[in-house]
Amino acid sequence: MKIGVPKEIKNNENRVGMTPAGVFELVNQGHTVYVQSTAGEGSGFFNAVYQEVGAIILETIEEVYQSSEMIVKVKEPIQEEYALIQPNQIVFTYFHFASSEALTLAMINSNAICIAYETVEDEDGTLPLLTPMSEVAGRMAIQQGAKYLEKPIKGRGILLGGVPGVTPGKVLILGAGVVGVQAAKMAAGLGAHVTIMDVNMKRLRYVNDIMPSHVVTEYSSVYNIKKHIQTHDLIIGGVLLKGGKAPKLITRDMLKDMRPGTVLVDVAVDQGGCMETTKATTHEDPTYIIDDIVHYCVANMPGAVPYTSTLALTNVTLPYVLKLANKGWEKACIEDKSLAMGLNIVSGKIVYSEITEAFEWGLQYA
Ligand SMILES: NC(=O)C1=CN([C@@H]2O[C@H](COP(=O)(O)OP(=O)(O)OC[C@H]3O[C@@H](n4cnc5c(N)ncnc54)[C@H](O)[C@@H]3O)[C@@H](O)[C@H]2O)C=CC1
Ligand SMILES: CC(=O)C(=O)O
Ligand SMILES: [Mg+2]
Repeated sequence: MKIGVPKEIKNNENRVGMTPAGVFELVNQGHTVYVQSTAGEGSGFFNAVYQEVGAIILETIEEVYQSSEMIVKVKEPIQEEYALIQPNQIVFTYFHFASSEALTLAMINSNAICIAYETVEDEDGTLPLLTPMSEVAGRMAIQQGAKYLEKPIKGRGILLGGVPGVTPGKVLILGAGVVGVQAAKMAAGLGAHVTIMDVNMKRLRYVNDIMPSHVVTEYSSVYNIKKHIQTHDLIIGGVLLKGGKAPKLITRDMLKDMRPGTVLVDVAVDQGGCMETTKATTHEDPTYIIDDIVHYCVANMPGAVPYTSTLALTNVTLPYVLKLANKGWEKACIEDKSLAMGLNIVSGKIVYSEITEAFEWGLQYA
């Protein structure tokens, strides 16, 4: 198969869809890999290294899309890329369709085969291609939150770990999945007091078993959320309804109950966000303030640490890329149920029901 790896063009997205190690495997198995010039530079992989393992370097993004039967990338296509996608081309990447009607319609119209990393799902319900980036984002959420709690950038002026004689800061985490647990681990390591909430009791039991005693679990209810937002300095959104729109757990009205300078980090922004006042931001301009509450809502957090994230991502995507290349998407998806769960839009039809539900379109594209 002819496989294309374009350069990411989303703001400050420095990851790349395939490392030289991945190209090496594909070329060894008889495939042709086109890599756009400088696509890997942000992650430390230069053209020459790709060429050494057999990649063909193409100068422009247009050439990559035109030459390839499958595109392997990182982030959802942005508007400039919509017209580049070819009918029947496999596009294997994060899509997060439920958060963008424009992207969804563009991919329906492209007649491509859109396989979304974030909905590939193992039998136990875990998401193997989302997990490593959620690990990165969960850990980063505390780094970023701690920074924006500083007074010069309009935070409350709290040092999360406190100091001897002064109580530490308080972190509230919504969702005890991958993002939530990684965030809890980092916050606990700094010495902050952590409250973590979920509706899944199995997750709360797990957290309770593995975390130190200054991480407390609480069932996620409106009442409990309203109570805790009044006293917590940093609030992390890490909830997910697979493939669908995130539930709005913090409404605009609740901001007035928080103390000025409270920081919200809505990691769930890529699925629309779990806070009513969330709107996606970029690494270039990551925060905004509403009612004295600092909002950080960057939809590609791992893009800022590409040396870590590209390796973590491609470690898990490569086995699936190999299956798609060796068997074609239909056979690969028939034989691998986890991969089949990644099919979101196929030849103009939505095949993942949560997307249809997100837009109230009825069944016109199903
Ligand atoms: N902004 C960014 O750069 C990144 C964003 N993400 C996003 O972070 C979100 C979380 O991802 P993961 O942790 O991997 O998902 P996950 O599936 O591991 O965890 C989500 C948790 O939310 C819980 N949940 C659902 N409804 C809830 C409610 N009403 N109250 C409290 N908890 C509730 C679920 O029970 C589950 O435990 C996803 O939207 C993901 O796409 C992930 C990586 C990077
Ligand atoms: C999962 C996701 O949105 C990201 O890694 O950017
Ligand atoms: Mg700003």
